Amino acid sequence: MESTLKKLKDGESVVDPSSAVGGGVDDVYGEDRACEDQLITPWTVSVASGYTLLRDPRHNKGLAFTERERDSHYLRGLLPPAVSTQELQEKKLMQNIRNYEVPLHKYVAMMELEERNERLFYKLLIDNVEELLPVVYTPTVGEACQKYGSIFKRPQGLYISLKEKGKILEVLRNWPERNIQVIVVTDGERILGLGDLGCQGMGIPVGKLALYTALGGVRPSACLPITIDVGTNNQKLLDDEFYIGLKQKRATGKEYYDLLEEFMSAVKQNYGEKVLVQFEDFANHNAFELLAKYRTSHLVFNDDIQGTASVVLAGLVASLNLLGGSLSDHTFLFLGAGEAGTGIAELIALEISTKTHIPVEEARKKIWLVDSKGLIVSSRKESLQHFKKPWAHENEPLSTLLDAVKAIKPSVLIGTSGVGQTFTKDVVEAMAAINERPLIMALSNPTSQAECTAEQAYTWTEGRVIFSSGSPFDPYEYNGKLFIPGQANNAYIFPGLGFGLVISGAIRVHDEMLLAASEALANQVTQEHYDKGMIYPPLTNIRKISAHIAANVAAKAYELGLATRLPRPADLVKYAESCMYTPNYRSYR
Ligand SMILES: O=C([O-])CC(=O)C(=O)O
Ligand SMILES: [Mg+2]
Repeated sequence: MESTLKKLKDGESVVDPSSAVGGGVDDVYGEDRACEDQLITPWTVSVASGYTLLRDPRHNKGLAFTERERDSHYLRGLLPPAVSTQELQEKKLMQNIRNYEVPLHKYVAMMELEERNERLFYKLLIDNVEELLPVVYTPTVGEACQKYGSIFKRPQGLYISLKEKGKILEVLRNWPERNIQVIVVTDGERILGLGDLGCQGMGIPVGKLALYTALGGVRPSACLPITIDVGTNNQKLLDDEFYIGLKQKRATGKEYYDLLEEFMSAVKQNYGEKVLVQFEDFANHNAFELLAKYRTSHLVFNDDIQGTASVVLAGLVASLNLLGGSLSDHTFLFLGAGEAGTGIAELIALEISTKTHIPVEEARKKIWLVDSKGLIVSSRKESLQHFKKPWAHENEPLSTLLDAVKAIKPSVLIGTSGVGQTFTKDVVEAMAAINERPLIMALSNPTSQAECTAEQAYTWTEGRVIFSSGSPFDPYEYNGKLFIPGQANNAYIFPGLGFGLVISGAIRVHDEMLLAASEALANQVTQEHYDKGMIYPPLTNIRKISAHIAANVAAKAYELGLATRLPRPADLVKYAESCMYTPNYRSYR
């Protein structure tokens, strides 16, 4: 239990042992046990009725309020006479959404629904996941972030800018929900493969958390999207009169790290040890450092490094059912040596090392990376950023991806560079010449940044490729056969991973939990899927998949002694399922 914190004159907080009156994680707002000089937020709870009830997205049911509810909650006359079911509302809304031709219009319609009727929003998303994921998530969310300034109506989530320096704890206390379980935070510097979108990156934490609820079952009220605004280096945004963020170049160095330190401390102080912080779409130069800095003291993971690694590893493990052999029989080549590239590479090496008992340094030798300067080789070691150094193996320098494919002869080619159309016809044909069944993953998002399209991959390999991409592609028919591309997107992993951490009360994320998540996902691919050439299960069953991932992650947390929810439930899959949020309307007294 933490002792009560006392404010000093200079605004700094220190633990004051003399006022140790309890409080701690269960009384983070300190209303009950605060010492007198501690600041509190005077939240009140009241029963919504009438007009206020209709305007409250968490409780509004629109036409689905029953006659009895309309009487007892002062709704008579405020609604037209028809009484609808949630199913009928869902049918109507899906019709409306399908009528929009422009994806961004569908996105806006979905966001408006979330603001109006939260349960209906989640019901729609859960029941139509394959159709609506590309709307609220990749690729449309990318366009939404680019145009956030003009589609912005009401703020979602919390904005913490340099202006809030020294006051972050107070800002967190302005958020109306107290029991937060998951925070997704970005600083907007590397939004998908679209680059620096500054404060407009908020679409990403909002979208990721919608998936935490719809795909993972975390209650919406326990989710908090946060954007940290330290400026932007995107000149177009700085010149845009409608830009919603700070109009200044990005703060860096000490100023940046001090703000993040204040943020991370305030989060732990306000929500306790068990709040999960997911770092999302930070630029490479900060992502690795923030993860290294906070992984030993906070419950954090970086989705782009670790979530992406876990989903790709699952696909690779599943693909062995189609290709035969083991992971260590393969040679891997990456285009892109940033967060995703090196994160995936490291997890593959860890898995090979775990399975074969060879040292991880040895396992790394099966894995090669190409960055913007060519193949990463030992002669370049001096000038490489630290996260690339482990991948500098002995070979002559090669400047193009095509030369690297011809020299390294990989069986698996993975694109994580954020640059579209870089798996050219020559590259893909070279993969097809080396391998009977080449495995190609074009992971960069959104669709415009994909290294190649599904159609290109299937036609250039004459249908022999096992193909996955980060953003969705439709099934493609080639020579009379239907090919179903997999979506190797971290969306398969983070909702279940996060849920597993939450339900076990985990206090740290360990790499073995990522392996556990991968394993659970790979186990969900059935023979029926393999027969169709798939290495990921369909997203339609994602809640069941998430429950299995959560259970495996939680089991690992208990095994490692990192779980605090005791005693350990006997059947973790059943337990995970029983904890999941469901969006069906509740009846009101
Ligand atoms: O958001 C997505 O679709 C996957 C992801 O983390 C990224 O591309 O940064
Ligand atoms: Mg990301």
